[in-house]
Amino acid sequence: MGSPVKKTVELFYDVISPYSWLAFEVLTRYKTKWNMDLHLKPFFLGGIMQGAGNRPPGLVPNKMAYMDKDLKRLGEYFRVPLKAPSDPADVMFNKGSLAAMRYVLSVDSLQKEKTEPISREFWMRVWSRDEDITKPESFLQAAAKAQLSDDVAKTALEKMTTDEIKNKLKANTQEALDMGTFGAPTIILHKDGEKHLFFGWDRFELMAHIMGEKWEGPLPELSKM
Ligand SMILES: N[C@@H](CCC(=O)N[C@@H](CS)C(=O)NCC(=O)O)C(=O)O
Repeated sequence: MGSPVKKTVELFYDVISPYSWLAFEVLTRYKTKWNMDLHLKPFFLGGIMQGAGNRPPGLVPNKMAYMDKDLKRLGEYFRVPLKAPSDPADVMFNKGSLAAMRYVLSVDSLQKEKTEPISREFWMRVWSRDEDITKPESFLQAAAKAQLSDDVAKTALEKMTTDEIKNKLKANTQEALDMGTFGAPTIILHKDGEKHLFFGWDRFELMAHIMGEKWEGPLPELSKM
C-alpha cells in the first residue's frame, strides 16, 4: 500500500500513441499501490505536435525502425500485447485519431468509469490487432468489448460531433500544451502545490522517487486487461 497521502496524477494520452498505452497500463496497475487519484485526460497528439512545433518521431526513418523493435521488447516486458499495425505510417499520419479521441471523451462525459475500458479497447484495436479506429462501426465494436450499454455507446456516437466534445478535446490539448508538453504520454504529478511534468512511460522510477513511493517494475499481476 502507498503512503497515506493521496497523490493527484493526470495522464494526458492519445490512443494513437503506443507509449501512452504503456503509461496507461502502468498507472492503472499502480493506482492503489501508490495511492493515486488518477485522472485520465484524453487529448489530441496531432494538436500537441502542431502547438509545440514538434514532429512525430515516426517521421524519422531510423526512429521508426527503432520504435518497432523497442515496442516489441516493451510489450514483452510489460505484458501488454503491443503489435505494430501493418502500415504504421498510414495509421498514425493519414488515418489519425481525432474521431477516436472525440469518441473517448464523449464516453467520458456520459459515464466516466468507462473511460478506462474504452481507451484500452481502442489501443487493443490499433496497437494490437491492426483494426480500424476511424469509423463509427469500429467505435461501436470497441464499446461492446468495453461493456458499455448500447444506449451509452450510441449516445456517445451522436455526442462526439457536438461543440461540447470538440471543445473539451481542444481544452485538454491546450491545457497540456500550456504546461509545456511536446508529446505523449504526458503525466502531471501534483505534489505540495507544485505540478511536475513527465514525458514518456519511462519516467516511473523518477516519479516514484518524487512521490516517496517505490517503483517495482511492470507488475503484470495487477493488470486490468
Ligand atoms: N521515451 C518516451 C518516448 C515516447 C514517445 O516517443 N512518444 C511519442 C508519441 S508515441 C511522442 O509524442 N514523441 C514526441 C517526441 O519524441 O518529441 C517513452 O518511452 O515513453
